[in-house]
Amino acid sequence: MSKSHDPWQDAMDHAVAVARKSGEMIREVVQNQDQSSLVQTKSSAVDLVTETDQKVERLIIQSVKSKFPSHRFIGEESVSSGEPCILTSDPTWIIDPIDGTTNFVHRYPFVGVCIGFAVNQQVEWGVVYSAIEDKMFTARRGRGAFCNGRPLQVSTQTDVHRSMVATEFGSDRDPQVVDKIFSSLHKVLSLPVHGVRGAGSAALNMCAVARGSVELYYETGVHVWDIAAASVIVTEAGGVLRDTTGGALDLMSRRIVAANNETIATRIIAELEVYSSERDDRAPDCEPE
Ligand SMILES: O=P(O)(O)OC[C@@]1(O)O[C@H](CO)[C@@H](O)[C@@H]1O
Ligand SMILES: [Mg+2]
Ligand SMILES: [Mg+2]
Repeated sequence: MSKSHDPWQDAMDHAVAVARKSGEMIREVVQNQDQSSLVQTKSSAVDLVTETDQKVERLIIQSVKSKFPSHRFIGEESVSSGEPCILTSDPTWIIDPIDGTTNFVHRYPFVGVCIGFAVNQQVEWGVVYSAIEDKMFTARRGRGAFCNGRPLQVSTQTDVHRSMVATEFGSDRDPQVVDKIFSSLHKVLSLPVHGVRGAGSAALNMCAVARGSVELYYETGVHVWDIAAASVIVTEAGGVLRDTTGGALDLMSRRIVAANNETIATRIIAELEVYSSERDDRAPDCEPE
């Protein structure tokens, strides 16, 4: 693909610029305001949202609409206020204004502004801006993955016993779900692996796979906006994406494994409990009464 014939390069350049601007807004709040009393909750008592999440999503969508009026959107906070979460074949911006809102509220310094772009249901490019670290992760399908302009490459490790694994505890505190999370964690830790980490942001865990800091990230409960942008960053850095069942990744299925290679992916997947969260693209009108 030659750069001059890339129809989506303008859109990607715009995403980088608006992600940087969003990051400035986020840093300004982190430095000057205490968010702890301003937090609201969504799907559970620990699924947090702030005014900044909503402001950043509005900033991104408004700026894109004025430049690309025919494009569609799936945004975390728009879906939360009732917009549909359906990925058609039209050019679609998939936005998580702050991936790591709990980190943001607690000033734990890993928050990502995530903007992915899909056409014909394939992610064409992804931008994840780690706002506090000032790291801009980008990837264009077929052209490699970068952090602040430097190429990214996954780890070459194939021995699971020398691997580092990332996962999250998520925001579902249903005791049965918590049991499954701990069951998987117990088995993975006991392999043993070198360590288990979690950044508090699905997207930044995936960027950690892309840059070779961890061999694999897995989670059940993620949403399409957490993973769309980072998915192409992982694959362009040489990594692989799977469902926790071992099948192909389905962006709407709420389950993900992102790994440096097939060997590590297959070995860890064998230890994981498979369970389901409600799909992102469920049609509420079709639900039984
Ligand atoms: O709500 P946010 O801050 O955008 O998403 C962050 C997060 O809760 O989403 C994933 C699960 O949905 C987790 O990996 C991650 O910690
Ligand atoms: Mg998120
Ligand atoms: Mg978010």
